[in-house]
Amino acid sequence: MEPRPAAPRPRLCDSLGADQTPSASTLNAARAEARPAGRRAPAVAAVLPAGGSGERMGVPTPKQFCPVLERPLISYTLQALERVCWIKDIVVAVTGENMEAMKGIIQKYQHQRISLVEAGVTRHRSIFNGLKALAEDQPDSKLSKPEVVIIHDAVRPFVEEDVLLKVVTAAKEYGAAGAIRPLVSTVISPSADGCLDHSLERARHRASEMPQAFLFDVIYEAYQQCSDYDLEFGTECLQLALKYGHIKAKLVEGSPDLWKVTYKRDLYAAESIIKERISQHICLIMDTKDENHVGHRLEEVLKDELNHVKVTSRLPCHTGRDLDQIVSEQCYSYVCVNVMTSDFEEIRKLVNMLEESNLSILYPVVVISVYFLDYKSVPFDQKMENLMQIREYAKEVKKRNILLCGLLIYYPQEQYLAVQYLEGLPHA
Ligand SMILES: Nc1ccn([C@@H]2O[C@H](COP(=O)(O)OP(=O)(O)OP(=O)(O)O)[C@@H](O)[C@H]2O)c(=O)n1
Ligand SMILES: O=C(CO)[C@H](O)[C@H](O)COP(=O)(O)O
Repeated sequence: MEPRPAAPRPRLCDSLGADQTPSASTLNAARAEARPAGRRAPAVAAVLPAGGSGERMGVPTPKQFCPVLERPLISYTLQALERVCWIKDIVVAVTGENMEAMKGIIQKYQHQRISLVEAGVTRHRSIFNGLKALAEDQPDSKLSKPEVVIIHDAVRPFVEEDVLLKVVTAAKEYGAAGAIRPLVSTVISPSADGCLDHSLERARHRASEMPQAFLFDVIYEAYQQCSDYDLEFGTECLQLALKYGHIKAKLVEGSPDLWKVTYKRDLYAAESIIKERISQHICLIMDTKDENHVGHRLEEVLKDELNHVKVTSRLPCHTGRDLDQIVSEQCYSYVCVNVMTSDFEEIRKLVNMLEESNLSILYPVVVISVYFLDYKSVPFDQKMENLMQIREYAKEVKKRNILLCGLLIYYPQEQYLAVQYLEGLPHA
């Protein structure tokens, strides 16, 4: 499958008046910039309703807790939000009976900046509870009232920073903003006798998705004023801002991945999107700079064969300075080419580094250690010893979700040189 093209980054040319480009894509960066007094990035928090029962999914576990690649769905959504460092607090509304399970998830996956509140019997009531926790009038609260609040369903795990920034920036300017998508099917209105009353012109309507963002006071006041009917049957926060705050929300085009996990098949779709995402980057760690070495052929082959995958080359841990960056970019596949040495100290260092980064808490990390050994220079016994050591070590690190595999290429260097030589000849 083709990699998804990154959407152009939005510019923060907003009511602040400043023309800042948050290309580092964080409002924090924007905050740090010197700007005239009064121009500042808004304090942002998020409310995640996660108190539904997922009836349409048709399984006993509420869909937000259903495992996707062995990890609860909600944990992916939390990760997507907490990666955005300018979101200060994330308030999650969960039912009393799932409160302990939720705390367990936060602890296990080391989620940060999360506060839990009790969910309500409808989505609107859950959101309202989340907003109340953020309002200033809460005694003993560690939370502070944000200027802008993002509302995002816990069951929409693929929300990107770009769209969050777009809705927040637009909310700052317009008071409310929400992501939309083109309609897939035409919306019709049936009459009481089950016949068609009228249909809507598809091209003139849009599907309302999440995330949405609001000036906190606008949406909080709307929730305070709205009727029990709204709280019971309403499904649209933007509508509350319109009805009670007279705010016409700005509509922002969202990506196709913003859809809401609703049916069982959506769990399978979510799983394949996650698999696709985590397998799109391979980091190759090469311990030789000799471009003629057979190890470098491996790099060429990987780049040719896996042309949809980003292949990055790095130096080993002891010399490389930028491996940290690769780890922080969330790369889950490593191929280490060992030419200079037959021991696996470098692998230990890499594995330690991966463990410290906590990457493997979220997804399995794959490390393939390839040893190119010239059969003349390394005795057979030593070769076997190496393999056994890797096997033992692989068993140990598997418990920490790191899948280590050793590949030994025992080759006669002269023959390889001969092959290279032949290949160098025209028409060989
Ligand atoms: N009382 C409720 C109902 C829903 N939600 C949350 O609102 C989001 C979107 O709602 P929806 O997809 O309708 O979830 P469910 O109500 O769980 O699903 P269903 O309608 O199939 O029962 C979900 O994250 C859901 O957990 C909530 O916080 N509190
Ligand atoms: O669609 C939406 C946008 O307005 C909301 O995300 C919400 O999911 C609607 O909830 P429900 O499925 O319970 O109607």
